[in-house]
Amino acid sequence: MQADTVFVDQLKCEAVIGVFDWEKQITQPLFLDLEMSWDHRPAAASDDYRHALCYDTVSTAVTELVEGRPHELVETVAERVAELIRSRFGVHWVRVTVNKPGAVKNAANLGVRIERGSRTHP
Ligand SMILES: Nc1nc2c(c(=O)[nH]1)N=C([C@H](O)[C@@H](O)CO)CN2
Repeated sequence: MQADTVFVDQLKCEAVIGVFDWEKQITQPLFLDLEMSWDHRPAAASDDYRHALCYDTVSTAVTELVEGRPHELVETVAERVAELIRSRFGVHWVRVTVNKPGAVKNAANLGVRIERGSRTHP
C-alpha cells in the first residue's frame, strides 16, 4: 500500500459552471482540493525534481482544464480533473474535491468529492 501523497488545497479556478442560464453568462469561483498518491522515495533519495510529482505543473493543468470550457455540473468537473491527473501524470489514485461556496444561501460550503484508482498499487 502506497501512503505517500502530493496534495493541493483550495486551488481557485474561475469557471463557467452551473445548470441555470444565468450561470452560463458569468464565471464563478470553484476551489479544488487534490490528493494524489505518489512514492516520494525516489525524489527524496536523489533530491531530483524529475522524480517528483510537481504540484505546480498539476495545478496549472487542472486550472486550464476547469477554466477552458463551460461545465454544468461539479460532478463533471471532478471526473474530468481526476481523469486528467491519472492519464497525464501517471497517478494511480486521486481524490478530487470540488467546492462551490455560495451556491446555497445558508450553506458555508458544498460540492462533491470523488476518488478514482487504487491506492494498493506497489
Ligand atoms: N449535485 C449537484 N447539484 C447541483 C449542481 C451540481 O453541479 N451538482 N448545480 C446546481 C446549480 O448550478 C447551483 O449551483 C446554482 O446555485 C444545483 N445543484
